[in-house]
Amino acid sequence: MSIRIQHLTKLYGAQKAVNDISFDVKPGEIMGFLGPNGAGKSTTMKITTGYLSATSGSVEVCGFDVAKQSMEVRRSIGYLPEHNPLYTDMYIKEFLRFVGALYGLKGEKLSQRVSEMVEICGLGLEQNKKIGQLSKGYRQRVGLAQALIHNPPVLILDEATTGLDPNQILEIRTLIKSVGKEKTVLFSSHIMQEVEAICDRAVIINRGQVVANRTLADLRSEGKPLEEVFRELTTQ
Ligand SMILES: Nc1ncnc2c1ncn2[C@@H]1O[C@H](COP(=O)(O)OP(=O)(O)OP(=O)(O)O)[C@@H](O)[C@H]1O
Repeated sequence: MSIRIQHLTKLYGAQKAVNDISFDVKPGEIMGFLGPNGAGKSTTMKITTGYLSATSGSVEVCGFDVAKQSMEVRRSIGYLPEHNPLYTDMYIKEFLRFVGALYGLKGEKLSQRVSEMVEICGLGLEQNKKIGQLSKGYRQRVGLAQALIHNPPVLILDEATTGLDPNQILEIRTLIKSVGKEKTVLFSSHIMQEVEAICDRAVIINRGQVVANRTLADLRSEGKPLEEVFRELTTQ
């Protein structure tokens, strides 16, 4: 399995943000991760990337235990957090070189990888700008480029298209779909059409618990729109 989450629980003080969640993401799968505000998606993703520790339960990424093999897990994962933190004073390539170097890339290999990321993420036209001068859509592209720079097999994307205009949403979706052909992707979103357009399967969580884990075809099997299925599962 690319991602295996078993009986994961996270408490913030007395609040149970994640409550005994279990699911797998298979190699090559693009998995939608859905749930209302506050359902526990970001918390689950942060634990999967090693940014937060679990209260109990376990997470494995490419067979590595997040709690015990965090370096291996970090090498296996590219992560675009919900609030994409970027160094706004850096030029795009300068930033990508910086992130690549953190992953141990250097010399010709680093330069080559940075050029590839500029190409793959469609940053060519803007490449001479500082990150602070970029539109939100282009900042997301930089976020994706930094997540991909070390060529990880697994991508974790937390609301990657939030706040973008419809054109930018479509462009970022196309980009995710194209890089997702070679990677395992866990992709959180509030936009049902987006999940339908990109994902093979979806896990839906509500108040920290899994309420569905099915293929998109299965979720729509009764002929209802996905929004309706989502509402039924998350308003109980
Ligand atoms: N650092 C924290 N300290 C205390 N409570 C937190 C913290 N981070 C998240 N929470 C709480 O945990 C619950 C789950 O939050 P989380 O951000 O994981 O949800 P989410 O599904 O990603 O929501 P959204 O869709 O709004 O981003 C929420 O009630 C939130 O307020």
